[in-house]
Amino acid sequence: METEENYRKIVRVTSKKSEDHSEANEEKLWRNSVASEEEEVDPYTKRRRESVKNDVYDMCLKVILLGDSGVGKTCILMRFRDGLFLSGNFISTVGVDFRTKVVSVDNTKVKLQIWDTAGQERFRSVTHAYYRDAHALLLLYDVTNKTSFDNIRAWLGEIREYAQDDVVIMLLGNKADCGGERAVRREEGERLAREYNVAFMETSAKSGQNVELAFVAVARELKYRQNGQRDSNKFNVQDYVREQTQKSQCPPLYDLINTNY
Ligand SMILES: Nc1nc2c(ncn2[C@@H]2O[C@H](COP(=O)(O)OP(=O)(O)OP(=O)(O)O)[C@@H](O)[C@H]2O)c(=O)[nH]1
Repeated sequence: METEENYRKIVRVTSKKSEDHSEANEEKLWRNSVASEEEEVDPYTKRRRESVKNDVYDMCLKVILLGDSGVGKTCILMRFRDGLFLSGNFISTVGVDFRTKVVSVDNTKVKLQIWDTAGQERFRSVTHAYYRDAHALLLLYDVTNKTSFDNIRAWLGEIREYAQDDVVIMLLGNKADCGGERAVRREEGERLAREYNVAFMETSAKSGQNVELAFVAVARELKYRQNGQRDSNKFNVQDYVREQTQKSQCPPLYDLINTNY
């Protein structure tokens, strides 16, 4: 078991250079070893380092991934958390699962506790229990699956019923990399988001398109809200997302000038 005591033992064994085993020194040795990125480390130490890194934060927010089964919630989380996309066999989530990641928003360390819920109908009563204390909800549909898009209205109904009134909602049209198989146009997603007054963008867990942006945008919105700056119009998540996605779609002027048409 990964207890604090076990961890300290490992620090003692690995820090042969020092005879000083005081808590402060062990902490310093550990921090120094983290700084050395070249160093080879065993998986236990790596996991421990990641968990300590995740423990340094200024605010903690709960984000929930919602949407029909198969839209890509687990893949979006894996892409964001670990930078990975595992294609192949699709294994449906059972109940709920969560991961954490710390992101930096204007010098504030925001710890996101991200809950991946099962999209299957039979788990709905379990997942409803998690809505209540969520700060943000990322609601996904699959751009190649029209039914998953049509079901978004029902999802939004459930959100209104079970989540807090001021929860931040972002609609994500995932699998944007599947151009040829597309069943939902981008404009349809935009229109629906406008109708419900929620932020929107298309994402791809496969290519990584907009995945980081989706999480950072909700973290940013919540940070500004908690700082009481919401009413001063300093930040609006919908405008922010629009600006950022437009930037990424528009090639820099330099590229345009140097392109041979
Ligand atoms: N091409 C492509 N495939 C994706 C993308 N995201 C997910 N997939 C695939 O879609 C399938 C379902 O992905 P999951 O992330 O497991 O779906 P889920 O929404 O978590 O499903 P449940 O756990 O049943 O709710 C998998 O086969 C993935 O490889 C994407 O952005 N692009």
